[in-house]
Amino acid sequence: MAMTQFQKRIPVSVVGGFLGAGKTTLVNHLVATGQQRFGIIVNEFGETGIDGSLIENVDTDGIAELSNGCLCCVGREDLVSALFKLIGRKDKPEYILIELSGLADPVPVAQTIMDPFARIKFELDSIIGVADARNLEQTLRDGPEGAVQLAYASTVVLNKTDLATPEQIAEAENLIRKINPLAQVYCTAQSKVNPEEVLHKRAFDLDWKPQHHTHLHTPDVQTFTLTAERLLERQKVNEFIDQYLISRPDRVFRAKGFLSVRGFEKQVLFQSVREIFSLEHAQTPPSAPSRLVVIGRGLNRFEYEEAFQALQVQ
Ligand SMILES: Nc1nc2c(ncn2[C@@H]2O[C@H](COP(=O)(O)OP(=O)(O)OP(=O)(O)O)[C@@H](O)[C@H]2O)c(=O)[nH]1
Repeated sequence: MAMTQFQKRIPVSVVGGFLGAGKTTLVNHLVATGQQRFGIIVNEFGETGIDGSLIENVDTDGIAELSNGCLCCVGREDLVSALFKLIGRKDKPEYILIELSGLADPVPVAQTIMDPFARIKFELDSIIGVADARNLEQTLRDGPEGAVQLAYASTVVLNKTDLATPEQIAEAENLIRKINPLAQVYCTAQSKVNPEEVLHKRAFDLDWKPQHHTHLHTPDVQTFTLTAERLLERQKVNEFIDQYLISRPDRVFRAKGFLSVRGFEKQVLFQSVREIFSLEHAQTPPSAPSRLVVIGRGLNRFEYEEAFQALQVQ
């Protein structure tokens, strides 16, 4: 009689952390250095497919996007079917990374991976919490998500140390230790942690249950997508970034999108996290409409829509 072949479960790591902390940067880094075939699930808070297109070096078949709300609220069926779809492909992934939205709670997601159905094929390996050394204190003050994202992490990547003072880094480490005394903490810039520190950790046993977990969300965080069909005027874009995005760090937590600016051969990828922003050349031609996702609090959406429309060439 043939011996029963026990199939190895596919390890899954959940990457959480607040808006703009460096989750996509970490996923790209792990894909570039992790030496295995990854399948990626990206959960974005906004409605346009921006986050998925920021994942590099994984062909689109290996990426599943779950949009429109955070995975912790969207429900388990979508996640389970995305997982099974990923392993149904020809080049079956050897490892799966789930990148959560910046407001998502990792616990319901981790529980879904551990439920009896998903457990047939998958194994929760680790919960990675990415934290922004410069903004952690503010993030923890702003709402409950930031703490929950770190509290259950098996490893915390304390990122953006290049943007923080030594005091801010020490304070951030202190805060993390208070929230989660057991986590391994690694300080990084550009989320460059050694893959061995975060993958194949087997950090959760099969009976893991979070204690007293209540699912909390800051009630008033908003997200909207601004779009414009015609090319944008460069000078006006600069003024818009200044006036509506980076000068309101307490209200605009995160913005990202692709802008078609007159005079540029490719679209411009704009990203901001509070008052820090970057502009890069994207791959897409400037004929595509401009799209910008804004996530924040206490914002007048119509004011933003009007201002964005006014950036277009006349
Ligand atoms: N200076 C600096 N910038 C960084 C670092 N890590 C990431 N960034 C930049 O910060 C911005 C946000 O990084 P992402 O990796 O997209 O962050 P995220 O957590 O995936 O963002 P959301 O999915 O919107 O929550 C991007 O413009 C990155 O290039 C870092 O260590 N230092």
